[in-house]
Amino acid sequence: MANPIDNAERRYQSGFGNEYASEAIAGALPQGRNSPQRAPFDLYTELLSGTAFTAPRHENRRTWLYRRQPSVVSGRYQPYAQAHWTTGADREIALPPEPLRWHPLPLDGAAEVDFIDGMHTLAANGDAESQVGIGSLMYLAGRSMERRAFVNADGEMLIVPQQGRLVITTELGVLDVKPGEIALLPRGMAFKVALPDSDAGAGPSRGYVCENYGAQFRLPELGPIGSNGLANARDFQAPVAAFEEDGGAYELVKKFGGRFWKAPTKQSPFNVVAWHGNLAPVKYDTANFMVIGSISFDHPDPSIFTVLTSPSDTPGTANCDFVIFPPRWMVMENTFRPPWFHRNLMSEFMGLVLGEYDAKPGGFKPGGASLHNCMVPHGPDGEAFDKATHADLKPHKLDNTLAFMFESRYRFIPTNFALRSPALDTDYADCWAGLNDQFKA
Ligand SMILES: O=C(O)Cc1cc(O)ccc1O
Ligand SMILES: [Fe+2]
Repeated sequence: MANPIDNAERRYQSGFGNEYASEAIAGALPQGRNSPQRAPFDLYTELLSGTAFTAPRHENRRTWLYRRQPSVVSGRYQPYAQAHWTTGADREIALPPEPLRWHPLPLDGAAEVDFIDGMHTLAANGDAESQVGIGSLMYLAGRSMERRAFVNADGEMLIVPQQGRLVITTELGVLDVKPGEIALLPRGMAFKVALPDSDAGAGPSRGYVCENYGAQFRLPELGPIGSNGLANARDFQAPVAAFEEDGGAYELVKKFGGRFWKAPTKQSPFNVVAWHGNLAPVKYDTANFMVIGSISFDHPDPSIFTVLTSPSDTPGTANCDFVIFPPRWMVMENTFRPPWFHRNLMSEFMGLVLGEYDAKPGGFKPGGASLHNCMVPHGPDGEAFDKATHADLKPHKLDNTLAFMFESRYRFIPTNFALRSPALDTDYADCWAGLNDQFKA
Protein backbone atom coordinates (compact mmCIF):
# COMPACT_ATOMS: atom_id res chain seq x y z
CA MET A 1 0.00 0.00 0.00
CA ALA A 2 1.41 3.45 -0.94
CA ASN A 3 2.01 5.81 1.98
CA PRO A 4 -0.93 8.26 1.67
CA ILE A 5 1.29 11.30 2.42
CA ASP A 6 2.29 11.32 -1.26
CA ASN A 7 -1.18 10.75 -2.58
CA ALA A 8 -3.04 13.75 -4.02
CA GLU A 9 -6.30 11.72 -3.91
CA ARG A 10 -6.98 12.11 -0.21
CA ARG A 11 -8.75 9.39 1.72
CA TYR A 12 -10.62 10.08 4.95
CA GLN A 13 -12.35 8.28 7.80
CA SER A 14 -15.91 9.32 8.53
CA GLY A 15 -17.33 10.64 11.81
CA PHE A 16 -16.89 13.05 14.71
CA GLY A 17 -15.31 11.94 17.99
CA ASN A 18 -15.64 8.24 17.21
CA GLU A 19 -12.93 5.60 17.54
CA TYR A 20 -10.94 5.86 14.32
CA ALA A 21 -8.09 3.50 13.45
CA SER A 22 -5.62 3.81 10.60
CA GLU A 23 -2.28 2.39 9.52
CA ALA A 24 -0.13 3.62 6.64
CA ILE A 25 1.62 0.24 6.58
CA ALA A 26 -0.35 -2.95 7.11
CA GLY A 27 0.36 -4.46 10.52
CA ALA A 28 1.67 -1.23 12.14
CA LEU A 29 -1.28 -0.94 14.53
CA PRO A 30 -1.00 -3.19 17.61
CA GLN A 31 -4.04 -5.38 18.15
CA GLY A 32 -5.64 -6.21 21.46
CA ARG A 33 -3.59 -3.77 23.56
CA ASN A 34 -2.34 -0.19 23.24
CA SER A 35 1.18 -0.56 24.52
CA PRO A 36 2.81 -3.89 23.71
CA GLN A 37 6.33 -4.57 24.99
CA ARG A 38 7.60 -3.84 21.48
CA ALA A 39 5.26 -2.13 19.01
CA PRO A 40 5.09 -3.48 15.44
CA PHE A 41 8.12 -2.55 13.28
CA ASP A 42 9.80 -1.21 16.47
CA LEU A 43 7.72 1.95 16.32
CA TYR A 44 7.46 4.02 19.50
CA THR A 45 4.14 4.17 21.30
CA GLU A 46 2.87 7.60 22.43
CA LEU A 47 -0.42 8.76 23.95
CA LEU A 48 -1.95 12.17 23.20
CA SER A 49 -4.73 13.08 25.63
CA GLY A 50 -7.04 15.96 24.74
CA THR A 51 -8.97 15.72 28.00
CA ALA A 52 -8.11 14.82 31.61
CA PHE A 53 -7.75 11.05 32.03
CA THR A 54 -10.81 11.14 34.25
CA ALA A 55 -13.07 13.27 32.03
CA PRO A 56 -16.53 11.68 31.62
CA ARG A 57 -16.54 8.97 29.00
CA HIS A 58 -18.68 10.95 26.51
CA GLU A 59 -16.17 13.84 26.63
CA ASN A 60 -12.98 11.82 26.94
CA ARG A 61 -10.66 12.18 23.93
CA ARG A 62 -7.30 10.53 23.41
CA THR A 63 -5.32 8.93 20.62
CA TRP A 64 -2.52 6.35 20.53
CA LEU A 65 0.29 7.10 18.08
CA TYR A 66 2.81 4.57 16.71
CA ARG A 67 5.73 6.59 15.39
CA ARG A 68 9.31 6.44 14.21
CA GLN A 69 10.53 8.69 17.05
CA PRO A 70 8.60 9.94 20.08
CA SER A 71 7.90 13.68 20.15
CA VAL A 72 10.05 14.03 23.28
CA VAL A 73 13.07 13.92 20.94
CA SER A 74 13.69 17.58 20.09
CA GLY A 75 16.32 20.26 20.32
CA ARG A 76 16.27 23.06 22.90
CA TYR A 77 13.58 25.75 22.75
CA GLN A 78 14.35 29.42 22.23
CA PRO A 79 11.94 32.37 22.08
CA TYR A 80 10.26 32.96 18.72
CA ALA A 81 8.89 36.32 17.56
CA GLN A 82 5.20 36.41 16.57
CA ALA A 83 3.93 39.85 17.59
CA HIS A 84 0.41 39.74 16.12
CA TRP A 85 -0.86 36.48 17.57
CA THR A 86 -1.92 37.54 21.03
CA THR A 87 -3.76 35.42 23.57
CA GLY A 88 -6.82 36.15 25.70
CA ALA A 89 -8.45 39.40 26.74
CA ASP A 90 -6.10 42.41 26.88
CA ARG A 91 -7.40 44.29 29.92
CA GLU A 92 -5.29 47.36 29.08
CA ILE A 93 -7.52 48.16 26.11
CA ALA A 94 -10.52 50.44 26.63
CA LEU A 95 -13.18 48.31 24.97
CA PRO A 96 -15.47 50.56 22.87
CA PRO A 97 -19.15 49.94 23.80
CA GLU A 98 -20.24 50.16 20.17
CA PRO A 99 -20.48 47.95 17.11
CA LEU A 100 -17.19 47.45 15.28
CA ARG A 101 -16.52 46.32 11.74
CA TRP A 102 -13.48 45.73 9.58
CA HIS A 103 -13.21 45.85 5.80
CA PRO A 104 -11.43 42.84 4.28
CA LEU A 105 -7.98 42.79 5.85
CA PRO A 106 -5.41 43.97 3.30
CA LEU A 107 -3.12 41.29 1.93
CA ASP A 108 -0.04 43.54 1.56
CA GLY A 109 3.06 41.75 2.71
CA ALA A 110 1.16 38.46 3.06
CA ALA A 111 2.99 36.88 0.11
CA GLU A 112 6.14 36.66 2.23
CA VAL A 113 4.74 34.89 5.28
CA ASP A 114 3.37 31.46 6.09
CA PHE A 115 0.25 30.43 8.00
CA ILE A 116 1.95 30.87 11.40
CA ASP A 117 3.75 34.14 10.82
CA GLY A 118 0.68 35.51 9.00
CA MET A 119 -1.68 34.99 11.95
CA HIS A 120 -3.28 38.08 13.54
CA THR A 121 -5.55 38.14 16.57
CA LEU A 122 -8.42 40.56 15.92
CA ALA A 123 -10.23 40.06 19.22
CA ALA A 124 -10.09 37.69 22.15
CA ASN A 125 -11.70 36.92 25.46
CA GLY A 126 -10.87 34.78 28.47
CA ASP A 127 -7.44 33.45 29.19
CA ALA A 128 -5.57 30.38 27.95
CA GLU A 129 -4.15 29.78 31.43
CA SER A 130 -7.63 29.33 32.90
CA GLN A 131 -8.78 27.35 29.84
CA VAL A 132 -11.58 29.85 29.26
CA GLY A 133 -12.52 31.86 26.19
CA ILE A 134 -11.44 32.07 22.58
CA GLY A 135 -9.41 34.16 20.19
CA SER A 136 -10.82 35.35 16.85
CA LEU A 137 -7.95 35.49 14.40
CA MET A 138 -7.25 35.95 10.71
CA TYR A 139 -4.37 34.53 8.73
CA LEU A 140 -2.97 36.34 5.69
CA ALA A 141 -0.35 34.13 4.11
CA GLY A 142 1.32 33.42 0.80
CA ARG A 143 3.90 30.78 1.64
CA SER A 144 3.75 27.10 2.47
CA MET A 145 5.30 26.01 5.74
CA GLU A 146 7.70 23.56 4.04
CA ARG A 147 9.88 22.19 6.85
CA ARG A 148 8.24 24.07 9.68
CA ALA A 149 5.68 22.56 12.02
CA PHE A 150 3.51 24.16 14.67
CA VAL A 151 2.11 22.98 17.98
CA ASN A 152 -0.52 24.98 19.88
CA ALA A 153 -0.60 24.03 23.55
CA ASP A 154 -3.06 26.85 24.31
CA GLY A 155 -6.10 25.59 22.46
CA GLU A 156 -7.67 23.74 19.58
CA MET A 157 -7.93 25.62 16.29
CA LEU A 158 -11.04 25.90 14.17
CA ILE A 159 -9.98 27.10 10.72
CA VAL A 160 -12.40 28.77 8.29
CA PRO A 161 -10.60 29.40 4.99
CA GLN A 162 -11.95 32.39 3.06
CA GLN A 163 -9.59 32.49 0.09
CA GLY A 164 -7.18 29.75 -1.03
CA ARG A 165 -7.00 26.01 -0.39
CA LEU A 166 -5.08 24.68 2.62
CA VAL A 167 -3.27 21.36 2.68
CA ILE A 168 -2.90 20.66 6.39
CA THR A 169 -0.42 17.93 7.25
CA THR A 170 -0.94 16.72 10.81
CA GLU A 171 0.61 14.00 12.92
CA LEU A 172 -2.42 11.86 12.03
CA GLY A 173 -2.44 12.51 8.27
CA VAL A 174 -3.42 15.13 5.72
CA LEU A 175 -6.55 17.28 5.37
CA ASP A 176 -7.22 19.16 2.15
CA VAL A 177 -9.50 22.10 2.98
CA LYS A 178 -11.01 24.66 0.61
CA PRO A 179 -13.16 27.75 1.27
CA GLY A 180 -16.63 26.53 2.25
CA GLU A 181 -15.03 23.78 4.31
CA ILE A 182 -13.68 24.07 7.84
CA ALA A 183 -10.99 22.22 9.78
CA LEU A 184 -10.71 21.52 13.50
CA LEU A 185 -7.22 20.75 14.82
CA PRO A 186 -6.80 19.35 18.34
CA ARG A 187 -4.79 21.20 20.97
CA GLY A 188 -1.19 20.03 21.08
CA MET A 189 -1.13 18.18 17.76
CA ALA A 190 1.68 19.19 15.37
CA PHE A 191 0.64 20.42 11.94
CA LYS A 192 1.89 22.43 8.98
CA VAL A 193 -0.05 24.25 6.28
CA ALA A 194 0.76 24.31 2.57
CA LEU A 195 -0.95 26.85 0.29
CA PRO A 196 -1.24 25.24 -3.13
CA ASP A 197 -3.24 28.13 -4.64
CA SER A 198 -0.78 30.78 -3.40
CA ASP A 199 2.15 28.64 -4.55
CA ALA A 200 0.47 28.48 -7.99
CA GLY A 201 0.44 32.28 -8.18
CA ALA A 202 -3.20 32.87 -7.22
CA GLY A 203 -2.17 35.42 -4.57
CA PRO A 204 -2.19 35.17 -0.80
CA SER A 205 -4.56 33.00 1.17
CA ARG A 206 -6.84 34.43 3.83
CA GLY A 207 -9.11 32.96 6.45
CA TYR A 208 -10.44 33.03 9.96
CA VAL A 209 -9.45 31.00 13.01
CA CYS A 210 -11.11 30.41 16.34
CA GLU A 211 -8.44 29.51 18.88
CA ASN A 212 -10.44 27.78 21.58
CA TYR A 213 -8.78 27.83 25.00
CA GLY A 214 -11.85 26.22 26.61
CA ALA A 215 -13.75 22.95 26.41
CA GLN A 216 -13.42 21.15 23.10
CA PHE A 217 -15.88 21.78 20.30
CA ARG A 218 -18.53 19.13 19.93
CA LEU A 219 -21.78 18.67 18.03
CA PRO A 220 -24.72 20.47 19.67
CA GLU A 221 -27.63 18.62 21.24
CA LEU A 222 -30.50 18.35 18.77
CA GLY A 223 -33.40 18.40 21.25
CA PRO A 224 -36.77 18.26 19.48
CA ILE A 225 -35.03 18.36 16.06
CA GLY A 226 -34.44 14.65 16.64
CA SER A 227 -31.65 12.29 15.73
CA ASN A 228 -30.64 13.87 12.40
CA GLY A 229 -29.93 17.31 11.06
CA LEU A 230 -27.66 20.35 11.24
CA ALA A 231 -24.09 19.01 10.96
CA ASN A 232 -24.38 15.22 10.77
CA ALA A 233 -21.50 13.35 12.43
CA ARG A 234 -20.82 11.17 9.39
CA ASP A 235 -19.93 14.20 7.25
CA PHE A 236 -16.87 15.02 9.35
CA GLN A 237 -13.70 13.59 7.87
CA ALA A 238 -10.58 12.55 9.76
CA PRO A 239 -7.35 11.75 7.89
CA VAL A 240 -5.83 8.34 7.34
CA ALA A 241 -2.36 7.69 8.78
CA ALA A 242 0.45 9.10 6.63
CA PHE A 243 4.10 9.73 7.45
CA GLU A 244 7.01 11.47 5.78
CA GLU A 245 9.55 8.98 4.44
CA ASP A 246 12.32 11.54 4.42
CA GLY A 247 13.52 11.88 7.99
CA GLY A 248 15.07 15.35 7.50
CA ALA A 249 15.17 18.25 9.96
CA TYR A 250 12.28 20.54 10.92
CA GLU A 251 11.79 23.74 12.85
CA LEU A 252 9.09 23.21 15.45
CA VAL A 253 7.28 26.38 16.54
CA LYS A 254 5.27 26.06 19.74
CA LYS A 255 2.65 28.35 21.27
CA PHE A 256 2.72 27.78 24.99
CA GLY A 257 1.00 30.06 27.51
CA GLY A 258 0.62 32.87 24.97
CA ARG A 259 4.33 32.89 24.14
CA PHE A 260 6.05 31.48 21.09
CA TRP A 261 9.08 29.20 21.06
CA LYS A 262 11.05 27.34 18.45
CA ALA A 263 13.19 24.22 18.53
CA PRO A 264 15.07 22.31 15.84
CA THR A 265 14.15 18.67 15.37
CA LYS A 266 16.29 16.17 13.50
CA GLN A 267 13.26 14.32 12.21
CA SER A 268 9.88 15.30 10.81
CA PRO A 269 7.12 15.34 13.45
CA PHE A 270 4.97 13.79 10.72
CA ASN A 271 6.37 10.35 11.42
CA VAL A 272 3.27 8.54 12.73
CA VAL A 273 2.84 5.25 10.86
CA ALA A 274 -0.36 4.16 12.59
CA TRP A 275 -2.82 5.52 15.12
CA HIS A 276 -6.12 4.83 16.77
CA GLY A 277 -8.35 6.89 19.01
CA ASN A 278 -11.04 9.53 19.17
CA LEU A 279 -8.87 12.68 19.30
CA ALA A 280 -8.32 13.58 15.65
CA PRO A 281 -8.20 16.55 13.31
CA VAL A 282 -11.30 16.72 11.13
CA LYS A 283 -12.63 18.68 8.23
CA TYR A 284 -16.24 19.40 7.35
CA ASP A 285 -17.88 20.74 4.21
CA THR A 286 -20.54 23.31 5.17
CA ALA A 287 -22.42 22.32 1.97
CA ASN A 288 -23.44 19.21 3.97
CA PHE A 289 -25.09 21.29 6.71
CA MET A 290 -28.78 20.41 6.88
CA VAL A 291 -30.31 23.81 7.46
CA ILE A 292 -33.43 24.14 9.54
CA GLY A 293 -35.52 27.31 9.41
CA SER A 294 -38.99 28.69 9.82
CA ILE A 295 -41.58 27.37 7.38
CA SER A 296 -44.36 29.51 8.84
CA PHE A 297 -43.46 32.94 10.21
CA ASP A 298 -40.81 34.83 12.20
CA HIS A 299 -37.04 34.75 12.06
CA PRO A 300 -35.68 32.01 14.36
CA ASP A 301 -32.74 32.48 16.72
CA PRO A 302 -29.41 31.81 14.97
CA SER A 303 -28.67 28.94 17.36
CA ILE A 304 -30.46 26.69 14.85
CA PHE A 305 -27.39 27.17 12.65
CA THR A 306 -24.90 25.87 15.24
CA VAL A 307 -22.30 23.57 13.69
CA LEU A 308 -20.17 23.02 16.80
CA THR A 309 -20.32 24.19 20.38
CA SER A 310 -17.76 24.59 23.14
CA PRO A 311 -19.73 24.63 26.39
CA SER A 312 -18.91 26.68 29.47
CA ASP A 313 -19.82 25.61 32.99
CA THR A 314 -23.28 27.24 32.62
CA PRO A 315 -25.61 25.01 30.59
CA GLY A 316 -26.75 26.60 27.31
CA THR A 317 -24.36 29.55 27.68
CA ALA A 318 -21.45 28.63 25.45
CA ASN A 319 -17.79 29.40 25.73
CA CYS A 320 -18.19 29.46 21.94
CA ASP A 321 -20.82 28.46 19.44
CA PHE A 322 -19.65 28.17 15.86
CA VAL A 323 -22.66 29.19 13.78
CA ILE A 324 -22.94 29.38 9.99
CA PHE A 325 -25.33 31.22 7.69
CA PRO A 326 -25.27 29.01 4.59
CA PRO A 327 -27.42 29.13 1.43
CA ARG A 328 -31.07 28.54 2.39
CA TRP A 329 -34.64 29.23 1.41
CA MET A 330 -36.62 32.04 3.01
CA VAL A 331 -40.34 31.30 2.93
CA MET A 332 -41.75 32.96 6.04
CA GLU A 333 -45.09 34.73 5.56
CA ASN A 334 -45.85 38.21 6.90
CA THR A 335 -42.40 38.34 8.42
CA PHE A 336 -39.46 40.70 8.47
CA ARG A 337 -37.09 38.04 7.15
CA PRO A 338 -33.54 39.28 7.93
CA PRO A 339 -32.20 39.31 11.51
CA TRP A 340 -34.15 41.58 13.83
CA PHE A 341 -32.70 44.54 15.71
CA HIS A 342 -31.34 43.11 18.91
CA ARG A 343 -29.14 43.27 21.98
CA ASN A 344 -27.84 40.07 23.43
CA LEU A 345 -26.03 38.73 26.46
CA MET A 346 -23.77 36.77 24.14
CA SER A 347 -21.01 38.48 22.16
CA GLU A 348 -20.79 37.97 18.40
CA PHE A 349 -17.71 37.96 16.17
CA MET A 350 -18.69 37.48 12.52
CA GLY A 351 -16.89 36.84 9.26
CA LEU A 352 -17.99 36.40 5.66
CA VAL A 353 -16.48 33.69 3.47
CA LEU A 354 -18.39 34.56 0.33
CA GLY A 355 -21.33 36.48 -1.11
CA GLU A 356 -23.62 38.82 0.80
CA TYR A 357 -25.00 38.66 4.33
CA ASP A 358 -28.73 39.45 4.41
CA ALA A 359 -28.53 41.90 7.34
CA LYS A 360 -25.79 43.95 5.62
CA PRO A 361 -26.12 43.44 1.84
CA GLY A 362 -23.61 46.12 0.81
CA GLY A 363 -21.51 46.89 3.86
CA PHE A 364 -20.11 43.55 4.96
CA LYS A 365 -17.56 42.16 2.52
CA PRO A 366 -15.98 38.71 2.15
CA GLY A 367 -12.78 38.71 4.20
CA GLY A 368 -14.16 41.38 6.55
CA ALA A 369 -15.24 41.00 10.16
CA SER A 370 -17.67 42.48 12.63
CA LEU A 371 -17.92 42.52 16.39
CA HIS A 372 -21.12 43.06 18.38
CA ASN A 373 -20.33 42.58 22.03
CA CYS A 374 -22.64 41.86 24.95
CA MET A 375 -25.62 44.29 24.96
CA VAL A 376 -24.32 46.28 21.97
CA PRO A 377 -27.38 47.09 19.80
CA HIS A 378 -27.12 45.92 16.19
CA GLY A 379 -29.19 44.46 13.36
CA PRO A 380 -30.13 45.04 9.75
CA ASP A 381 -28.65 48.16 8.15
CA GLY A 382 -30.84 50.84 6.56
CA GLU A 383 -30.66 49.21 3.13
CA ALA A 384 -31.58 45.74 4.45
CA PHE A 385 -34.44 47.19 6.53
CA ASP A 386 -35.86 49.08 3.58
CA LYS A 387 -35.65 46.10 1.23
CA ALA A 388 -37.13 43.65 3.71
CA THR A 389 -40.06 45.82 4.77
CA HIS A 390 -41.11 46.27 1.14
CA ALA A 391 -40.23 42.85 -0.29
CA ASP A 392 -42.74 40.71 -2.07
CA LEU A 393 -42.64 37.68 0.27
CA LYS A 394 -42.33 34.95 -2.36
CA PRO A 395 -40.14 31.97 -1.47
CA HIS A 396 -36.64 33.29 -2.01
CA LYS A 397 -33.30 31.50 -1.99
CA LEU A 398 -30.37 33.20 -0.26
CA ASP A 399 -27.71 31.67 -2.48
CA ASN A 400 -23.93 31.85 -2.96
CA THR A 401 -23.39 33.06 0.56
CA LEU A 402 -21.56 31.87 3.65
CA ALA A 403 -21.27 33.99 6.77
CA PHE A 404 -20.35 32.63 10.18
CA MET A 405 -20.25 33.67 13.81
CA PHE A 406 -18.06 32.83 16.78
CA GLU A 407 -20.56 33.55 19.55
CA SER A 408 -19.32 33.65 23.12
CA ARG A 409 -20.64 34.38 26.60
CA TYR A 410 -17.49 36.49 27.19
CA ARG A 411 -17.00 39.95 25.68
CA PHE A 412 -14.34 40.04 22.95
CA ILE A 413 -11.62 42.65 23.38
CA PRO A 414 -10.24 43.80 20.05
CA THR A 415 -6.46 43.90 19.81
CA ASN A 416 -4.36 47.00 19.21
CA PHE A 417 -3.65 45.55 15.78
CA ALA A 418 -7.38 45.47 14.97
CA LEU A 419 -8.17 48.88 16.45
CA ARG A 420 -5.30 50.58 14.62
CA SER A 421 -5.81 48.71 11.34
CA PRO A 422 -6.68 50.84 8.30
CA ALA A 423 -9.33 48.17 7.70
CA LEU A 424 -11.34 49.36 10.74
CA ASP A 425 -14.59 50.79 9.34
CA THR A 426 -14.83 54.06 11.23
CA ASP A 427 -18.19 54.85 9.57
CA TYR A 428 -19.84 51.57 10.54
CA ALA A 429 -22.52 53.15 12.76
CA ASP A 430 -23.69 55.30 9.83
CA CYS A 431 -25.28 52.21 8.26
CA TRP A 432 -28.12 52.66 10.79
CA ALA A 433 -28.30 56.49 10.63
CA GLY A 434 -31.10 56.46 8.04
CA LEU A 435 -33.50 54.53 10.29
CA ASN A 436 -35.66 57.58 10.92
CA ASP A 437 -38.72 57.78 13.10
CA GLN A 438 -41.47 56.75 10.70
CA PHE A 439 -44.19 56.44 13.32
CA LYS A 440 -47.60 57.22 11.90
CA ALA A 441 -50.25 57.31 14.60
O1 LIG B 1 -26.24 39.84 14.43
C1 LIG B 1 -26.12 39.05 13.51
O2 LIG B 1 -26.08 39.38 12.33
C2 LIG B 1 -26.13 37.55 13.82
C3 LIG B 1 -27.52 37.11 14.06
C4 LIG B 1 -28.23 36.55 13.05
C5 LIG B 1 -29.55 36.21 13.22
O3 LIG B 1 -30.21 35.62 12.22
C6 LIG B 1 -30.16 36.45 14.44
C7 LIG B 1 -29.44 36.99 15.49
C8 LIG B 1 -28.11 37.33 15.29
O4 LIG B 1 -27.37 37.82 16.29
FE1 LIG C 1 -26.47 39.58 16.42
